[in-house]
Amino acid sequence: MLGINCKQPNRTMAITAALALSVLYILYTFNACLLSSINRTLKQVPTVGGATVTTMERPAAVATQLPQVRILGSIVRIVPLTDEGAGTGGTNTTDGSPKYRFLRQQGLRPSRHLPDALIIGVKKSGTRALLEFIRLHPDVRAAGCEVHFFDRHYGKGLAWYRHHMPPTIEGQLTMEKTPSYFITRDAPRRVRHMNPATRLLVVVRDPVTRAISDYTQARSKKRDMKRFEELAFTNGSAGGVVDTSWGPVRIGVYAKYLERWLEAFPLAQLLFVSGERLIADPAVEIGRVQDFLGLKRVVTEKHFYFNSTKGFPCLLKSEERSSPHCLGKTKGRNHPRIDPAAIDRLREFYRPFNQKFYQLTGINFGWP
Ligand SMILES: Nc1ncnc2c1ncn2[C@@H]1O[C@H](COP(=O)(O)OS(=O)(=O)O)[C@@H](OP(=O)(O)O)[C@H]1O
Repeated sequence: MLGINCKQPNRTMAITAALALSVLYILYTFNACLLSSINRTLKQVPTVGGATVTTMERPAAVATQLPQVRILGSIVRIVPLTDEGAGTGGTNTTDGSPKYRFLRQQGLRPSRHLPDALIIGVKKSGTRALLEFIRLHPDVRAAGCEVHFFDRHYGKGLAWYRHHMPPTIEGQLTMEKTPSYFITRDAPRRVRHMNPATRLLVVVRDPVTRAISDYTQARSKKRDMKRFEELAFTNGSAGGVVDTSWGPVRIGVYAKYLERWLEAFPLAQLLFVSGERLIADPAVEIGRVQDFLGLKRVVTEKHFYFNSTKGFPCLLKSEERSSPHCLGKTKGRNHPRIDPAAIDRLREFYRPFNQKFYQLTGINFGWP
């Protein structure tokens, strides 16, 4: 009995420690974006007078007010990671990625820069896949999360935007993707104002499939959502008029949005990536992207494999993980069944806009 009683607390402690470590590991691995935004929020701690101070400026009295959480019975104080370069374009000592560690070992001090290239859209066309694929390149560093600077946070200024970029060394490109830029009225002018030489990548996919994908995502967040057909047509069925006031339909009129971008940028500064080919043959599309960005063709077919369970190309390894992995569960969802008459009607609706888009881009995407 004594032996059992003595061992019991040890075992409980071991289980507790293992659980705590697992929780921390899961938080770190799967919520890098979440953690970095918590971290950024913590860097702006309000003072008593309502003004804000940065991490570097935070007085000790404020530091003791850091939020605390209880994890498995222990009080843990959430301490923001330090960032020497916050808002100044300086270096980031928190970036522990192998690329960055290697640079530090070489005595190099990377700094943050505004993006050289942007993936501006289109939503649900494969923008995440494109970003994850191109950032396999050692000369590309990208913001992991969508920053939404040119649509939601423009008022925060370019220094704020730069702070959200990863540190780079000379010769490395900085990239960001926020798919809503493509449809944001002021985005072309704003991007041009930041840098008229910014290179723009646009992933496009058959607008009907895109609309269904957009709807599938919205429905995953709102279970009682109406049927696709009810939302896509004014009278709720394929016999009616296409409802262009509904976002998932409106976004597919690519030509309308592209015309605005072409008022601000020459066509040669935009690269159009086929969302369909990005799935069918990612290496070919990534080859075009590397050429467009002036990069050596480093990312090739050797980086991909087709995962038949997921039905999509996946990565053999990446900057974060050395084992084969696919994009997350929110990419490559099963779409609901849509009335074929509704699909035909939408195809008919998009046809003239698609033709216009082919004319503007000089590319026939072959959408049905
Ligand atoms: N390799 C790979 N793995 C998984 N999914 C892939 C891949 N390549 C392209 N796609 C397609 O990307 C669609 C999601 O597009 P986005 O990443 O642009 O979506 S988002 O706008 O950022 O929400 C997503 O749409 P759904 O199939 O509707 O989920 C996929 O069809």
